[in-house]
Amino acid sequence: MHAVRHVVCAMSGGVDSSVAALLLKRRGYQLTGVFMRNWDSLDEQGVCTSERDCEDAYKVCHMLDIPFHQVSYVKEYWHEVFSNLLKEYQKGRTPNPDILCNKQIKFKHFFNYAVNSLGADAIATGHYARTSLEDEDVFQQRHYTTPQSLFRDRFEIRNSVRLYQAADLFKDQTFFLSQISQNALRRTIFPLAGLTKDFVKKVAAEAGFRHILRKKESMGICFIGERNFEKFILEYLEPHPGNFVSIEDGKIMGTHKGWFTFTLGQRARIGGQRDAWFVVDKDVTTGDVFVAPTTNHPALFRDNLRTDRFHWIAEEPPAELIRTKMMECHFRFLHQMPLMPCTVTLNQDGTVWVTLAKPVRALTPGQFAVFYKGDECLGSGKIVRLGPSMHTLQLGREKLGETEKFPSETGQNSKPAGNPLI
Ligand SMILES: Nc1ncnc2c1ncn2[C@@H]1O[C@H](COP(=O)(O)OP(=O)(O)OP(=O)(O)O)[C@@H](O)[C@H]1O
Repeated sequence: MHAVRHVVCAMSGGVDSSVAALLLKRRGYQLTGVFMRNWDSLDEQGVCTSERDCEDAYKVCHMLDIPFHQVSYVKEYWHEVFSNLLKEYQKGRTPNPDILCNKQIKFKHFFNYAVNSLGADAIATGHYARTSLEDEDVFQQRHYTTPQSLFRDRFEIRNSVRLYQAADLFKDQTFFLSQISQNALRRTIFPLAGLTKDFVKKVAAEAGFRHILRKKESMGICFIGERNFEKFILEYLEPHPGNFVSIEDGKIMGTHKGWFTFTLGQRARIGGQRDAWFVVDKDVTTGDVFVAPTTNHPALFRDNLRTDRFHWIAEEPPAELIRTKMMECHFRFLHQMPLMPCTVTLNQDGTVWVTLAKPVRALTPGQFAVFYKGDECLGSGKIVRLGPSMHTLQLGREKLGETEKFPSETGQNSKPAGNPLI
């Protein structure tokens, strides 16, 4: 058994990590605050927001009377997150830098720095998530009004640590944590696990953190912030003009500056077209971006996908999946998308096939398929291939002259044996 004494808290200068630090301090931990700088360019208003955030984090550490450090991962962020993002866009995918940033920066470089250089027993962040190391009953808001110790002081680390959704399901961030390593999770505390955002704001106000309560919630790409996406991405990738092509009749509808400025499902503004068109597919070899005339066009709906090697957080992979090769669980590929029942089939190389209970709009290669069982987040894998769209299936059926409906249209889940993508 190892008593956790020294906790290093990742402090962004925002409400959540400030309150996380405050709660740890009240609980009597030896605490250190660390601000990370990961991106050093100015935003569109010519402001370096990280300067102000760093000052805010420093002020909170000063108020809490704890040591403050700042550390730069600008190089690591560039090589391990941003270049990967550019490569993915070039391949026609839409990456998720927030998931990658947690995996590579916060829960790898920051974690190693905290443990190896600052001698931390554990790290803490202001994420809304919970682990199996915290007793559920102590993570309830009513306990936070009393000063007694709320975290288990000892980490009895025998079994794998599991990642669970936060009590505040609206704020739950397990989706973004679905790629972090077991090694880091074993030594991570999420002090906000049982709290609602409103309650966190109340605690911040009572503690006198007025300077941070005035700030806007962080939005946009992790550490880069809100940008005009097309303008931003064209600073890094050469324009690659191509055509918008109608998925219905192959007609050229207009031109664009590069397929990487679009993601599936997005409304495409096509010069000269008064009606709305939506991106349904891209061909990076020709530069064609395929568009459909309605937001709920069948070309946007699919119920099968394949991921790359899946990252399982606690069990590598779950015993049930090894035993039966198939598992029922829940799926999401966008933060806050309602969870959808799915069937997962494991391949020998660690990749998985996913069959969804219903076709979903705009499944997107490059995004992560995240699985849940109850309130446990099992892990995630990057979507690398999509099954046929409902449009393709309908066309195929018309060609074959078939009359019966596909299982996904009758409301039954289609679970073909073997590869559901073929
Ligand atoms: N620049 C940073 N330096 C140190 N830690 C950071 C930084 N940015 C984010 N973090 C850590 O990651 C957590 C989640 O960050 P994210 O931006 O997703 O959420 P947030 O709700 O805006 O958090 P906060 O209110 O603390 O800014 C933060 O609570 C903090 O612990």
